Amino acid sequence: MTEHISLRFANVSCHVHTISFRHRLKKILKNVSGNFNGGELTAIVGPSGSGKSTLLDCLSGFRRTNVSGKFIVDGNEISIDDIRQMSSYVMQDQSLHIHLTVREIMALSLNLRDKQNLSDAAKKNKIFNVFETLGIERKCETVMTELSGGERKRVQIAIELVNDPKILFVDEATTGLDCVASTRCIEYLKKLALEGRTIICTIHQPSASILKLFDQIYAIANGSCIYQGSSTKLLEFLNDIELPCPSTYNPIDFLLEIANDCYGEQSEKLIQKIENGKNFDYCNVKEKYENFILSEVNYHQSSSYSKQVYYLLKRTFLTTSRDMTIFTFRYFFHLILGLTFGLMYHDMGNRGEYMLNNYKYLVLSVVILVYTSYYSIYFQFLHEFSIVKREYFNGWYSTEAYYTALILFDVPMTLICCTTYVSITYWLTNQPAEFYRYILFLSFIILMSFASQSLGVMFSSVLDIKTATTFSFMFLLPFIVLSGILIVTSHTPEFFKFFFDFNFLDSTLKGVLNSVLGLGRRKAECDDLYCHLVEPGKLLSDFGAVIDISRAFKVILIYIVICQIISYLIIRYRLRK
Ligand SMILES: Nc1ncnc2c1ncn2[C@@H]1O[C@H](COP(=O)(O)OP(=O)(O)OP(=O)(O)O)[C@@H](O)[C@H]1O
Repeated sequence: MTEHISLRFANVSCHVHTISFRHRLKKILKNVSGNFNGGELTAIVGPSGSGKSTLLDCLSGFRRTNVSGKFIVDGNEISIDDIRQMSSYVMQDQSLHIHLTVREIMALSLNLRDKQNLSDAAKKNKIFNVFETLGIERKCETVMTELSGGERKRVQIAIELVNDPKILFVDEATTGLDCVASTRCIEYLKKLALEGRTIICTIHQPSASILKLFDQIYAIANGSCIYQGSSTKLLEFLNDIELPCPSTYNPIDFLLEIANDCYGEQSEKLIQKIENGKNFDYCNVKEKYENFILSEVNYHQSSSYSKQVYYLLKRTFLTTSRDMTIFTFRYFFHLILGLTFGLMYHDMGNRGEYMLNNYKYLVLSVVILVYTSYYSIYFQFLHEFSIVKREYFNGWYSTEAYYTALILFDVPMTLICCTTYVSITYWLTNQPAEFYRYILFLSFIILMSFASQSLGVMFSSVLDIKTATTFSFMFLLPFIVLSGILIVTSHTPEFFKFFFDFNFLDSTLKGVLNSVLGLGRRKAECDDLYCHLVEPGKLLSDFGAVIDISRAFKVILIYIVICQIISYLIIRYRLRK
């Protein structure tokens, strides 16, 4: 590391719109200013709810809506995007892929951002150095679930270090850790700062021994700065405002008690003295880095699109192979369902007396498979979105790469499940032994699965996890209701016909019916005196299901394309926001 980066901010404000009638606009940060020296470790402290995490969110660019202020790096005013590019943010309670080992997570983090095509030896070396700096070299083969809270925090920091960020934001660096683990964690952060990084972390009530490790403290109360400076000068500051700290007290505890109005309303006095962060009298004096050139700073780097897709697919493959429950269940569900339906409608495919049952088998197959595919990545996306949000924010990969990997990974499983179900039932129900009918039936089912899956991703991408989980099954209902499953399409009022015509489920249903029963299929066998539906084609016309097969394919394909584009755009919007 060569150059140090000092981050200065001026008049940063942030507000939110609340649902309260009395206070619709809530100011969280009130024109705060401050400076974080390069190569130093700074603690942001303050009472609970004072705005510490919000300040970190604003400085890192994680929160952008309703945020204003100036950001200056070593004298150059820069945009929040520039800060975002040169920094990494370790968030509070950040989730990680629990089935991966520490080494696998690190390797992935490095590979996704390795633009220089480092050799394997160089990568190994880089990873080992980070492990050693953070004291986790002995844990590299351990899976995430087996790490202690302190070790997990260090891994969270480690995965962001492979990209050599100049500025590192750490939210709640010691929350949930005991005194020893907290001290160790801060010691490691101090080591990283001494290597030349600017490290800013929020911390709750640090002990006097931990406080000594910080080069600077930035205290905040009710959205305003109440102290900024070195920990050693805090006593001097308290004396200057005529609120001397009792000798038996931890000065930071005393400062927070003042902020909490334990000694009357003194906060204003502190804000004025420190000029809401513009007074640097209590800060460490740093030499100036005249040679700092913004354009030469190492910005976030990421590997090529294809490499990103490859490593994301590899990660999903690894995590899935460690916990095969969902995949095994999904496959056996299709297998058992295929066998059950196959036996239930056994040998009815070519019998005139059972043609109505044959029709029901085809309809039921479409309805059941539309649901199994709809859920195939619905929950996976919902659950991993918090991880994706953080990784995207820290520049691990692009939305395009993530979305491609998300969709591609499920393709083989969808093909296997659909083929298993269709093959078993087609054979057991004794449908016509004409290969092209089997292929058409299977193609419709596979295309419908992709359309349904895209619809699932679209709904899950637009909703929060609670709503998406509670109402998930309802979103498909309109497609089922407005299809030929429940009514003969030609009998519906004119107004509804439009919905039927452009419903992928209706197109699939009719496509499947035409593939198996239509296309000039010859008479079925019949042992009864009279079989009304001995001509399968008659059943199609009775149910208003005669359709142009190529049009049905087109409707489903259009659905897939439109849903994929919408889902991609929504995910991109949500990640950028
Ligand atoms: N999106 C939001 N909508 C409404 N209020 C919010 C929102 N985000 C933050 N706040 C409020 O802003 C204040 C500051 O929140 P913030 O999370 O920054 O505090 P904090 O100092 O980090 O607290 P803690 O130490 O308890 O984590 C809190 O009162 C919080 O309720």
